[in-house]
Amino acid sequence: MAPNKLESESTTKLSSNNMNGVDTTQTKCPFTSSSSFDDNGNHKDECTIKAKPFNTIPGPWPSLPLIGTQWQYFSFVGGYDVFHLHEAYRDRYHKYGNIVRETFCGGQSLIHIYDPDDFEIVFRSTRTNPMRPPNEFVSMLRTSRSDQRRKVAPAMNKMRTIQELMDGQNQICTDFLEYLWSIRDADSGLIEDLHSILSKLSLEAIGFMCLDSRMHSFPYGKDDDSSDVADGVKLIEAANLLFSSFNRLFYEIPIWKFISTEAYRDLMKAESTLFEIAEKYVNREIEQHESEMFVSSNNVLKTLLQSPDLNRNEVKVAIVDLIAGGIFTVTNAMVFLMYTLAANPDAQEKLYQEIVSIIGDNSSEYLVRYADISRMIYLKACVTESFRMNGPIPGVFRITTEPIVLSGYQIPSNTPIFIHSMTTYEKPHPYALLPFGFGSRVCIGKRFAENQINLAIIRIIQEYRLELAPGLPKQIDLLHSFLMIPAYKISMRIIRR
Ligand code: HEM
Repeated sequence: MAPNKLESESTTKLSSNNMNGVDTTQTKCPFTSSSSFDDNGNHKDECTIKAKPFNTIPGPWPSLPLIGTQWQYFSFVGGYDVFHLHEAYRDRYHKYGNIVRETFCGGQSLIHIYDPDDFEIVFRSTRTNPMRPPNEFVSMLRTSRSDQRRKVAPAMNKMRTIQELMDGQNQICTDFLEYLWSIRDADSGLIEDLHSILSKLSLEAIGFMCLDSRMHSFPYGKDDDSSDVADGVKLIEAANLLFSSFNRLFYEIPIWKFISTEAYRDLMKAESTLFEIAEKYVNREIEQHESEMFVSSNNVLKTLLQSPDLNRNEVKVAIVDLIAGGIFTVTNAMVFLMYTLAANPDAQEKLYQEIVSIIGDNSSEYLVRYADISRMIYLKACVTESFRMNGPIPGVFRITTEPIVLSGYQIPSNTPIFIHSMTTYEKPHPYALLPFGFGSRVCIGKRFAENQINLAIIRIIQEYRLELAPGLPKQIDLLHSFLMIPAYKISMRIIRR
């Protein structure tokens, strides 16, 4: 496990790196003394020619007909199952080194890379047309992802949107703090199943940003409509089912193409629930705001509805994708951060002191502003360090768009590459830690997610001291469920300050 560096100075320095303003110093070719890129940033051929052949890249063996090297994910033969892929990836790195080749069904190679110098080469060489391998099961349900991104990203990138939403997001946090207090065990102060509780906060925050609606996933105020409360719960369950079905469909042998497997049925069920609920809220918003829609655009839904590029159905699909993509990434990042702070009381106290020095100790008196967050240097260090120790996404995919050389091996065009930015985070490098990906395919929820995590953690730490439940280890154990999730239910004690 990675050592905890919450107190280290180097972390603070690392966290001040702007990951999108990465140093663009050109990488050296290992075989010639010159840069491996020409003036246009393209990889030079002379370097490619001197590299070792693609088929000599080390990796698991043998590659069997039909199933390639996927036998390694049958736990009874290969020792790993689909929920422990992160262990398989880490073990392969230790066994084979910085570059590993595995073969999927039909002989398709997948290259895993672990060296940040190689990450840089892949990101630079694909920067004009960054593609990720399509998930065939998702492609069936959606139009082109990059096309959808082009239409949706502008609505998400308006920083004004996030600043304008701060009052509402502060109110959600206030309600959540009360909810948290109300569900704790009065004697022990313990709250059970932190993940499930935080997913409600994430859903409320994303629902408010996307739909301008509260999703009622936890009770607040007097007038809670029970059918809406049920919607919030159903949305979370459906998003959970979606990711667990992704994990199975992506890594298991694709018999779903021929017969309807359980994972495939789960995917369909999750999609239809998500779509049905999103449709209800989108329709409600359309009816309520039809008259003012074209004068104000302070939430994502209104901005999308004003886009001439998107029809109503595409707006609903975009909203489903944002909600499903956002709930658990933010939830897991929050769980990992709260866990690490609870396990490191000195760091938690230092963070509390920073919060008090900037916004005081009374959360009911003062609403946190975006400008306050940007002054909290230690908070940024804690969030970055938590991403380094436990990233919510196991890595980033790209498909090569031209021949390149990685770790001394030739890589042809059109090769899927899995960039393990979360496995080799120990090496300080501007490309080593990219929890939100990189370049023009970077996460479109990044700004919202960072703001939400910062705001929620400020409000929670300002109000409560966190302690891990007795018996929990200092380092959290994780499972791979397309995203990285906690391996067990986490209980935590909250103590009002
Ligand atoms: C801590 C929270 C989050 C993390 C760590 C995260 C991480 C990522 C990563 C690594 C990617 C792939 C980027 C690449 O290939 O370079 C991605 C893509 C994406 N994320 Fe996030 N994400 C988070 C939160 C969110 C939220 C809150 C939303 C929506 C509200 C969201 C929506 C998306 C979408 C739609 C894409 C696909 C973009 C495309 O296809 O171009 N994410 N995210």
